Amino acid sequence: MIGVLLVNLGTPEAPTAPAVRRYLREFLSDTRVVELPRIIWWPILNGPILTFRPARSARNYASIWMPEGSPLLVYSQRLAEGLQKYADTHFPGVVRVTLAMRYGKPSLRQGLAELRQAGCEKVLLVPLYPQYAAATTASIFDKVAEEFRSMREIPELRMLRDWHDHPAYIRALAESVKHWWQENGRAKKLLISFHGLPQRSIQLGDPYRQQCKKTTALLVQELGLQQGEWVQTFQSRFGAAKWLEPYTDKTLIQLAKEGVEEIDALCPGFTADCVETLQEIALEGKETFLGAGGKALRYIPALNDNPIWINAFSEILAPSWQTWELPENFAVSTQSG
Ligand SMILES: C=CC1=C(C)c2cc3[nH]c(cc4nc(cc5[nH]c(cc1n2)c(C)c5CCC(=O)O)C(CCC(=O)O)=C4C)c(C)c3C=C
Ligand SMILES: [Fe+2]
Ligand SMILES: [Fe+2]
Repeated sequence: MIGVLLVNLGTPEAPTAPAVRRYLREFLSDTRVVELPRIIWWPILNGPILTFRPARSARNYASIWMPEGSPLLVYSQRLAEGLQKYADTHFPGVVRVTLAMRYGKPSLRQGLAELRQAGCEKVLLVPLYPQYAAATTASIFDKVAEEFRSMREIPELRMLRDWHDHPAYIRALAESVKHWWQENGRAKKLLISFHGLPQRSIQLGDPYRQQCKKTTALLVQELGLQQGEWVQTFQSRFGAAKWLEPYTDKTLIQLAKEGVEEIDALCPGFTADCVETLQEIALEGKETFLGAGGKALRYIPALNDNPIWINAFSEILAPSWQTWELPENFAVSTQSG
C-alpha cells in the first residue's frame, strides 16, 4: 500500500479565544515560522500577542465558521475523501489517503499511525501548499522527521515539494475561474492575492516569491488576460517587519482611488478556503475596497473539493503511485475522468 499524507496548516478547534490561543501558541512557537531568536520572540509571543490576538482572531474565525467546523479543516477533509474515491476507482487497493495538520488535530502523529496500521510501507507526503516556503513546507518535513524519531521502523518517504507551475494545477485554477465568471459575470480587474512572507525569508533563500510570480504568469496566460486586467499582491502581514509587496489591502485602496469599480479576487496559494480568504479577502478586503470608493469585490472560491481540482490533483499525484511499485501488470490510466 502507498500512503498519501495530505498536510495542511491546522486551525483552531473552536472559534473562541481560548482555542485560538492554544492554536496560535503552537503555530507561532515554530522556529520555521518566526525566525527571531527565542530570547527576543518569547516575551513578545507570551506578552502582547497571546494576550490580545486570540480574541480578535476568534471573532474573525466566528464570522466564517461552518456548521461542520473550521473551513480549512472541512475543505481539506473533503479533498482527502475525494482523492481516496479517485484512487479507489483508478488504483483499487493500492492507495490510502489521509489528512493531517501541522498544528493541532488531526495530528501528523495520528496520520502516520493510521497509514502504518493500513499497511503502508511507502508514504507520499503532500503539503497542501502549491508554492514552497520554509515556514510551511519545510516545517511539515521537520515535524514528520521529529515523529520518526519515536518510531522503530519508518516508511519509505517521498515528498511532493511544490506544484506551483504544474500544468494540471494551472488548468484547474483557470477552469474554476472561467466557470465562476460564466455563473457570476466578470469584473474588469482580477486581483490575485497570495499569503505574504517576511521579505527577510526571501533574502535568506525562499523561492516563494518567484514561485508565486510564476503561478500568476501561467494563470493569466491560460486565462488570456492582458496587462492591466490583473494585479498580483500579498496579504496577511504579521508584525512590524517588511513583508512581501505590494500589500493586498493598500492595493485595494489604490485601485478604488484610480476609479476601478469592480474586482474579482482569487487566492491561488490557498488550496482550501480559510480565515485568510473568507474573512481577510471576501469580508475585510471587500469592506476596504468599498470604503475607498469601489462598488464590488467578489471573491472566487479556492479549489477546495471542486471535482475539477480532485481530478487535476490526482493527475499531479498519480505519477508517484505509478512509478512506486504497483502490482505487476497493473493497467494504469489517469486520462479518463
Ligand atoms: C507569523 C508569521 C506567519 C508566517 C511566516 C506565515 C506564513 C504562511 N501562512 C500560510 C498559510 C496560512 N496562514 C494562516 C493563518 C495565519 N498565519 C499567521 C502567521 C504567519 N503565516 C497567523 C498568525 C495566522 C492565524 C490567523 C490570524 O490570527 O490572523 C492560514 C489559515 C488558518 C485557518 O485556520 O484558517 C493559512 C492557510 C502560508 C501559505 C504561509 C507562507 C507562505
Ligand atoms: Fe499564515
Ligand atoms: Fe490574516
